[in-house]
Amino acid sequence: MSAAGESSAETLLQRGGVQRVPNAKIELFQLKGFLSSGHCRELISLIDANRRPSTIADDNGDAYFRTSETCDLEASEPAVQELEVLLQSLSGIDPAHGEPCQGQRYAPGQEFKPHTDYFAPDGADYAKFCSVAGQRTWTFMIYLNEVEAGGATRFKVVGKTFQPETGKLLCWNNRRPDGSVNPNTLHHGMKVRSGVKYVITKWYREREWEW
Ligand SMILES: O=C(O)CCC(=O)C(=O)O
Ligand SMILES: [Fe+2]
Repeated sequence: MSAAGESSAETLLQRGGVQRVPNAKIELFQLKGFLSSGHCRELISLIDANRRPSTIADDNGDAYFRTSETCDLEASEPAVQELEVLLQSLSGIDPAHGEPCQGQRYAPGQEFKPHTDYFAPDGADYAKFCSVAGQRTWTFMIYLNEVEAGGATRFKVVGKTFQPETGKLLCWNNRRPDGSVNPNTLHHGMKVRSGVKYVITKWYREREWEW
């Protein structure tokens, strides 16, 4: 058994269809068809109904760093509850360690420039974001639709680019085996060129999240 905020390669690979990127620098996986297209459509309507400009944790002075919109998904929505159950059964992570699910929406020209999901341990806002629930452990991300052009997610350090595909899940460990943060997880939500891109992001913490 792993610790409550933890998944592992062993747990994830128990699920048929899970593929690991063959690179020792990162624990990064994909699973096609994780969500049905109907479930994706329901989540897209929730995102469309309640979106706001996206923000970033440590302001880096670039107003165009993350130009998408974000939706904080209500945990009481049936489509969100169903998603939580599916995530737990795949990852083995106790949902109490999860931040609330978010939706992200990118219109043409919008992107999230190269970044890591963990909080920089030497960043100005580290204590503010991590003092209660601790560092981010795992990221789970699901594409909700196909994008006409652009909108791929690029992991530059490990030379891997993923195309949006309805219901496809990516997940990765934000830390190395020794527990330190892993800069090889650097990733770029690339500009949408045509169409609209919708994704779900789910981040887990070392300790329980205070809802
Ligand atoms: O939209 C993407 O492809 C990446 C999203 C992302 O990295 C994030 O929301 O942290
Ligand atoms: Fe990210």
